[in-house]
Amino acid sequence: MWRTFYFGPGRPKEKHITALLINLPGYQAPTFDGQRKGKGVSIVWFRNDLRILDNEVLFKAWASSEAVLPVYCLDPRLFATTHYFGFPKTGALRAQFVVECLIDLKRSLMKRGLNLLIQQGKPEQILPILAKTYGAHTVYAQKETCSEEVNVERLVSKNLKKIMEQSPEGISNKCNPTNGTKLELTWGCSMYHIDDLPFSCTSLPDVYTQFRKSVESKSVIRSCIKVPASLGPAPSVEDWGCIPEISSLGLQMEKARCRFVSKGMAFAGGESAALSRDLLRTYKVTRNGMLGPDYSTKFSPWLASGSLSPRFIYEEVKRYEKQRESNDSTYWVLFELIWRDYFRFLSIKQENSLFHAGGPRNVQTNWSLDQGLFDAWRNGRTGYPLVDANMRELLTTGFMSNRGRQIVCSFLVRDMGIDWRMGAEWFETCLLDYDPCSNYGNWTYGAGVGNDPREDRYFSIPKQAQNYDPDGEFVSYWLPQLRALPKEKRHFPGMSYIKPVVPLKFGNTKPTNSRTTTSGTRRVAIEENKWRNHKGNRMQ
Ligand SMILES: Cc1cc2nc3c(=O)[nH]c(=O)nc-3n(C[C@H](O)[C@H](O)[C@H](O)COP(=O)(O)OP(=O)(O)OC[C@H]3O[C@@H](n4cnc5c(N)ncnc54)[C@H](O)[C@@H]3O)c2cc1C
Repeated sequence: MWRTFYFGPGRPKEKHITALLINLPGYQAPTFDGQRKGKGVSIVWFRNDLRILDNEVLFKAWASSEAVLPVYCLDPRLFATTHYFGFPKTGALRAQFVVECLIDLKRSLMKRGLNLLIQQGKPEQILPILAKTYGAHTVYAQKETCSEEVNVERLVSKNLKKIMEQSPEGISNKCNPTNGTKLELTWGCSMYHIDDLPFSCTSLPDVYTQFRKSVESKSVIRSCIKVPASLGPAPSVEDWGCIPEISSLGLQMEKARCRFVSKGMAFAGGESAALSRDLLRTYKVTRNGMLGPDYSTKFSPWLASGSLSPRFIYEEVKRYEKQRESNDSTYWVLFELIWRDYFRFLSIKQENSLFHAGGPRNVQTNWSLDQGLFDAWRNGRTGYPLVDANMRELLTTGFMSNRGRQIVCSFLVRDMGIDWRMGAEWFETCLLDYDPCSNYGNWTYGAGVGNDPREDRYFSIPKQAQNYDPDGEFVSYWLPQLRALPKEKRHFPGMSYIKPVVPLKFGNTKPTNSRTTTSGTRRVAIEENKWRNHKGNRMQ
């Protein structure tokens, strides 16, 4: 059943479609009759939903009040250090991306008669004061699922109550005499709504395919909310605050500027930039690529910051299929978004075990914490061009392909034997698209401590090189010193490159059958065998 829900004047077929919507278990169709009925002031606390277009939090705040105060808190905890290994929690590239999201959001809000109040500090300290000052009846925000974020929600809620108790004449006189200001959290980060799942999160299937088949057959994706064109008036605010330069957050501006590279993808933060990609047609064919802007959608940084919503992508995919064609690629985008949903819902089931060394299955492993090896990995100096090129791309752009992520994760964990949490925390620092659920979920899978015990995730470097970069184009793009070498030598350059820091575990490597390979992959196989023998002798 295909559902559409229109807001705004005209609202074609609304009655008919609403009738379909209200039959769905658990789904409350949003109501909008063109008039705003709410009273007083409400606050929108923007978190990872930095967009306007289909922002349900913003819509609810608007509908429930006469004036909306949009707020973003630059929480110092986001610029502190990671939990176990003390890396910067937000690297310069992601900080710059978020700053751009905020600039775009502020501009768009102003176009709709509002503005964005920027505050430096912890939400649990800022929001209660704002609620009191402006007499807000409700603070609206998007619900998060991991402990750090959920803890902030708890503190905000607690302090909103506390400030009311301390000054009963404050907020209560103005708009909400009985309860003070409440925090209302709205689910909004996934494609499938949590209330529409055919199971509770605590009994989520342990195998992705079971989850996918179940939601595809039993759940329906809700249509997007349409936020009205005019959202004003804004409450009168003396100082809306400034969006800072990242240098004032203790981060290096020069680093952030380096991310614009010709063959990598130039990521600009914000909803406006997010809405300009159309890659559905060839997606499935190209998704496993590693070089250039178009081999996959590159939606992830915008999805992680909430500049783009998965439900919006879903509607666009369906629109594209209706207007042009439906093919494997269009389905595959949705298939990947279901992975994203899966990791989001798993984070609820797995709670903090997601971040523990043993992972959700509590697997006991003697991980190494060798700093020298780890530094070689993170700086792209392992001696394996495929690993090094991917890690250099991450350092330069804040992005790495899915294939690259799997390869470097497997190398760190299986070939180097290093604690997977070091890798995950380094990704947390560097990735533009960092999201705790997808990042730690994928790392636990890669490290073999995730929920699916059937997964064996050893990625053999020679095999991956053969299959995904047979002519060494990717490695020589990021490691220019390899360009002078013949194509077949670029993955196994021998003495003309850095000495490998560890031997590979060759267990899973079978040179590809020559009848099924291209000449490029055959060349890599031969070169790899030569290199293997040579390296084997050298390392004994
Ligand atoms: C070790 C490791 C760490 C990762 N960390 C993150 C992370 O912090 N944030 C993040 O968004 N993705 C993460 N991923 C998943 C995946 O690599 C990226 O989402 C993807 O490469 C982003 O590129 P894209 O937008 O072009 O993806 P596409 O291939 O075009 O896919 C479309 C969208 O589907 C979602 N998606 C695709 N694959 C996955 C996946 N395996 N898990 C979850 N969602 C997926 C993403 O939102 C992506 O934007 C990680 C993967 C690995 C192996």
